[in-house]
Amino acid sequence: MLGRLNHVGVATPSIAQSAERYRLLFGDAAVGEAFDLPAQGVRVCFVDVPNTQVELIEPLGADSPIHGFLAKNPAGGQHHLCYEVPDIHAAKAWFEARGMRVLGEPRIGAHGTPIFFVHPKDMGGVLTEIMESPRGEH
Ligand SMILES: CC[C@@H](C(=O)O)C(=O)SCCNC(=O)CCNC(=O)[C@H](O)C(C)(C)COP(=O)(O)OP(=O)(O)OC[C@H]1O[C@@H](n2cnc3c(N)ncnc32)[C@H](O)[C@@H]1OP(=O)(O)O
Ligand SMILES: [Co+2]
Repeated sequence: MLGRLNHVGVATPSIAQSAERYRLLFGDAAVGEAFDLPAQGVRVCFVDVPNTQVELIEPLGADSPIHGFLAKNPAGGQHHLCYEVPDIHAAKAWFEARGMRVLGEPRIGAHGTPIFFVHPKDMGGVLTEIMESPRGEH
């Protein structure tokens, strides 16, 4: 059912500082432009690597879903893994049928396709994002 690893989410208190770190550490890092996603409560910046992406996320205000994570981890850190699936509604039904807590209804994510999250306590401590493939495949 699971397809490719689409991205690794990394929470940070400052995308500007994290982006600069990636540029300094990896001289040829393809660091994109940051943009706001108010519907998700985060500011986002993608770093492209050959087989996946690092998704830097910074909270947009105290209501952000990553506010609590950064309160516990003020310097930031690895926040979630995102896998692609061919059909978001079939994937949601799959997890729910197995007793996993799906966090809300599918909504449009940073790649323009529907996403949902599965609670980390049901996934061995890993917050898991499920994303409908932008290529209509997995
Ligand atoms: C850029 C847009 C989009 C994309 O297209 O890619 C994104 O990626 S948006 C990313 C941000 N959005 C989300 O994370 C939405 C889903 N998240 C949530 O609903 C909540 O963050 C949460 C997972 C339910 C956690 O809620 P919160 O209130 O912050 O924390 P708690 O303290 O209640 O946490 C309970 C429990 O879970 C542990 N936890 C929390 N976050 C994580 C995490 N990222 N990874 C692993 N574990 C996590 C937390 O430590 C608590 O455990 P205990 O202390 O043992 O109770
Ligand atoms: Co993500």
